[in-house]
Amino acid sequence: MHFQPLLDDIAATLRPELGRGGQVASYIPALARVPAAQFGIALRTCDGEEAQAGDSGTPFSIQSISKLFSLALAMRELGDTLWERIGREPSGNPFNSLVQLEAEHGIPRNPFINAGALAVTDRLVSRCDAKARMLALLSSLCGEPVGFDAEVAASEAATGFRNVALANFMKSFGRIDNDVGPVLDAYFHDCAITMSCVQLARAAGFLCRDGAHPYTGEPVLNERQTRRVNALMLTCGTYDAAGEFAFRIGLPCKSGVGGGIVAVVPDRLTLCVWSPALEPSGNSLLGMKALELFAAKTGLSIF
Ligand SMILES: NC(=O)CC[C@H](N)C(=O)O
Repeated sequence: MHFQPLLDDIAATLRPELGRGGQVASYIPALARVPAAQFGIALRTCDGEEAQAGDSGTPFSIQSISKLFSLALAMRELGDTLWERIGREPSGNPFNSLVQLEAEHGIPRNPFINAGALAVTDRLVSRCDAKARMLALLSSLCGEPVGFDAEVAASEAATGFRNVALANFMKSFGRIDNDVGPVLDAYFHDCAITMSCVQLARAAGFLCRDGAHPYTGEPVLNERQTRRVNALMLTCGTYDAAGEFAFRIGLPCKSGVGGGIVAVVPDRLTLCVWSPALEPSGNSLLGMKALELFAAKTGLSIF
C-alpha cells in the first residue's frame, strides 16, 4: 500500500476544517497559546517505510501519550506485580476524576487515567530515576534526543491540584509507596515531554512489532506484554471516548490534551496525528477525524 498519497489526501481533506470547532486545552498558558489551526500526520510501517503530511515535524506537548511509555517501562521493570495496584477496566469517567477511587480502595481503574499513571509512576520512582529513564527510552525509540518543556512542567506543577489530590488520596489507602512530591514531579515532567508526529510514530513502533524496538529489534516488551498494552489502548486509551473510538476507528489509540493521538495497526504500522483543538473528552477533534478517514480509506482496523 502507498501511504504517502493517502496521508496527503487526508491532510487536504481536513484543511478546510483547520481552526474550526473544538477547544485548545486552556488549563496552562503554554498549551492555551498553541495555534489551533495546525494538523500533522505521520506513520511508520513494521518494515520501516515512513510517510508524513501537514505539520508532522512540529513538536508538541505529548501530555497523556507519555502514559503509554511509562506503562511500558513499568511492565518491563515489575512484570505482573504491577497489576496488584492498577486495574484494567475502562473508567467511563473523565481522565482526572477522583470519584471511583474511594469505593475502589485507592486502586485506579486503569494505567491510562491520571490516577493510574500516578500509580505507575510511583512504582517506577521506587526503582529508578524515572524522569531520566523516560527520556532515555523515548530518545532510543525515536532515534533522536527527546526533552521536557520546562515551562509546561512548571505550570503542570503549579496548577495540578487534582493530580496532587489523586496522589494523596491513593497514598491515604497505602497505594503509593514514595512521598507524593517525587511521584508528582516525575508525572508532571512526563506530561511536559515535547515530540512531533514523526517522532511519536517511530517511538510507538514496538507496539506493531510484537514489542521489538523499531531500530534495533531488541525486545522493549515481550509479545504478551505488547498485546496487553494494545488491549488497554483500545479499551482505555482515549478516556471516556474509548467506546466512540472503537466504534468509529477500531484501532488501539492513546491520546493527550496537547492534541496528539498515537494509533497502532498490529503487525502493520503505527501512526500519530496531531491537531490542538479538542472535543469535550480531551481528544483531538481533527485527529479523530483523520484516524476515521485513515481506517475507512485503508480498511485497516482490528475488527
Ligand atoms: N489527558 C491528558 O493529557 C492529561 C494530562 C494533564 N497534564 C493532566 O495531568 O491533567
